[in-house]
This record gives sequence, structure tokens and C-alpha cells, in this order.
Amino acid sequence: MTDLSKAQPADRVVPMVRAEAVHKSYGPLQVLRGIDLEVRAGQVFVLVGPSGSGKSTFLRCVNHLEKVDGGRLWVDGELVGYREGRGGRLYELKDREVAHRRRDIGMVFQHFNLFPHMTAAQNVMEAPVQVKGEPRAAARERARALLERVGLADKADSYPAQLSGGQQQRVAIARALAMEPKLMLFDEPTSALDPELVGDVLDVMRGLAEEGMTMVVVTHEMGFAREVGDALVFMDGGVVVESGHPREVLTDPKHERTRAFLSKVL
Ligand SMILES: Nc1ncnc2c1ncn2[C@@H]1O[C@H](COP(=O)(O)OP(=O)(O)OP(=O)(O)O)[C@@H](O)[C@H]1O
Repeated sequence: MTDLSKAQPADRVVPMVRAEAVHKSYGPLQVLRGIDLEVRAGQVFVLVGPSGSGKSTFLRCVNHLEKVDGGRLWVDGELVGYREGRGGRLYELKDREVAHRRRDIGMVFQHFNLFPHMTAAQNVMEAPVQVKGEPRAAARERARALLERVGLADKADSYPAQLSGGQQQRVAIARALAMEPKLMLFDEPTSALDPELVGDVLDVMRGLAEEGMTMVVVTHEMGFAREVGDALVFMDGGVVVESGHPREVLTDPKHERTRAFLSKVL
């Protein structure tokens, strides 16, 4: 029998991410307290908010690094977590399904997380070889093409320690792209970079957006949000306070909390 509680509304295109009243706690700390949002395919979806508002936690739930403990979360049309009513049974994907579904999601972290003992090309080809079983020669060729795409054709044989932060972050983006993801998640990808290195990383992200990649981006780069974003959500205290087109929210915020936050970052 069909379990209607798991069904998404059938009357429109399935969104890439759909959250309905998503909750997540770490012990007594309630971090997500009812997140509702929808990311459509091809959108650049920007998440902003003060430190501790739950932005990273939400990304980690979408990427199956954390499990939601209330509400319902769908990723690419699949229900990945929900609880049946208050205090009810928790539904979650099995570990094997999680591993499979994580292949379709690329994640770029603030601190790059490259393997230090591998060259740029080896970092990029690692997952296709190890996870997908791609032949090494083909993976190496693709890694070089991806490094060229992020402007690092001449750095394929360099180790992370020989690269600037901005270059390392572009390797990290190439590495995520190597798995041919349907969705890319960026968690403050430029926050750890010297200001003069931020532009190159944002240019790569802008290129991906132009190619139609679906992206959820946690960032404090409001210029990028305004110029490239299709939708923006302001989160505070584990809830969505305000959402809309970036130009609207950034120019004419409706809520006092949004105004207070933007006055600090704009
Ligand atoms: N694994 C964890 N265990 C316990 N508490 C956690 C864990 N991860 C995050 N937290 C806490 O959850 C809250 C929200 O963290 P989160 O990283 O999601 O916020 P954020 O909005 O991304 O903040 P920032 O901009 O500083 O990264 C914080 O109070 C944080 O200390």
C-alpha cells in the first residue's frame, strides 16, 4: 500500500531539495527547528545567516552526513528522512542507499579537505577510481580536463601544500565535479581565503551556474548572491526568517532580524 505521508505533491516538477519542517538536534541543542524550503533543478540557492544558525547542519543533512530527526527531507525526489508524527518512528535511508546517493552530491567545504599526500590530479581522480571503479587512465585524463576547467591545467602534478588556498579550493571543486554530481553543496567556500583569492573561486562557481548546475551555497559573499543567486534564504536560530530573490531580500529585507544581519555583512 502506498504510504501517502512519504509522497511529494505530484502536480509539479520534482524539486532537487525539498524540506518540510525539518528538525535536527545535537543532544539538547535544537539546531534546526522547522526548516521549510525548496531548491529547484538548475537553481543557485543561497543560504545566509549568522554563525550558529544551522546552515552547515542543513547542508550536512542534505548530503546525508547527518540524519534529520523531525519533519521531512527529500533530495532529488527521494525521501531521505522523516518522522511519523510527534515522537513517532524515524524513517531514514539504509547505509548502503546513503553511500549510493551521496555519489550524486558534490560538497565543497571551507577548508578544502584535500589529501595532502596526493597531487591535484590524484585528488580529483581518487573517487571515480575508488568509488565508481573507473579505469585509472580514463580517470587521470578526466582529472586533467577538470583541472583545466577550473584554471589549473599547469598544477595537475602539484601537491596541496604547493598551492594557494584559492587553488586548493578549485581543486576541491574539480574533485567534486569528477563524480558528475546532480547537486553541488558549497559550505562557505571562500571564507578561509585571502581576499585576493576569492574572485577566482567565485568565477569557477559562476561558470558552473551558467552551465545549469544546481547549487546550494552557504556564503557571506553578498555580491555573488545578488549577481548569481536565483533564490536566497535568511536563516536565524534554526528557522527560515525570510526568503525570496536575492536582489529583493538584499535590497529590501522585510524582517528586522534580516536587516540587522545584513547591516553587518553588506
Ligand atoms: N556535531 C555536532 N555536535 C554538537 N553540536 C554541533 C555539531 N555540529 C554543529 N553543532 C552546533 O550546532 C549549531 C549550528 O551549527 P552550524 O555549523 O550548523 O551553524 P552555521 O550556521 O553553519 O554556523 P557557521 O556560520 O559558524 O558555520 C552550533 O551551535 C554548533 O556548535
